[in-house]
Formats: sequence, C-alpha cells, structure tokens
Amino acid sequence: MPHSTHIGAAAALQTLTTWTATAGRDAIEKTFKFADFNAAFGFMTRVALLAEKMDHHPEWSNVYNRVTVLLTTHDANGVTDLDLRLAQFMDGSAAAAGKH
Ligand SMILES: C[C@H](O)[C@H](O)[C@H]1CNC2=NC(N)=NC(=O)C2=N1
Repeated sequence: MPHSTHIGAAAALQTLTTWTATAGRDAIEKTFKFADFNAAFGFMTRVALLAEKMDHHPEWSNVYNRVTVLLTTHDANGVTDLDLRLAQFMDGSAAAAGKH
C-alpha cells in the first residue's frame, strides 16, 4: 500500500476547482470531454501509465469522447494526497489533449 495522507474531498476541492464532491462517499469526480475517442483514449493511456507507476488507480468509465473519473483512496477510505496528485496530472494531461 502506498503511503498516503488523508485530506478529504472538501480540502482537495479548494485546489481542484473544476472537480466536484461525490455524494455519500469521500471522493471527487470529474467528466472530461475530448474531440473524439482517440483523444479520450490517449488521455486514459497517459493516466493509466502514471496510475500504475503510483500504484494508485482511478475508478473511471469512457463513452466515445467522454471520460468520467472518480478518485478516492480505498486504503484510506477517502481522498488523499495521491488523489490530488492524480487529479492534477489528469487536468494537465486533458489540457494538453485539447479537452473542450
Ligand atoms: C495492493 C495495492 O497497492 C493497493 O490495492 C492499491 C492499488 N491501487 C489503489 N488505488 C486507489 N485508488 N486506492 C487504493 O487504495 C489503491 N490501493
């Protein structure tokens, strides 16, 4: 289990202003929209490589050009610094892919 520090959804959302809190669970969510499936899957591929390196994985789904993401740390039962770091990488990666 990777070391993590619990921060909670509310604190994480102070930094992650485009994310929202999940109802009934200490987690954060965001739906990314891309130009097409190729851009969406490219984003997922870049995120997957970091997630595996971090040993910290998103709950997510993809439909065509949309990727819906939920981040929480299962081992900590809530949002940690690992979720914040992964969310910030996703925001940067989506911007580079021309999220619109
Ligand atoms: C054994 C392995 O390190 C753990 O199960 C990791 C894998 N990926 C994980 N991902 C997330 N989001 N939360 C975890 O607690 C977690 N734990």
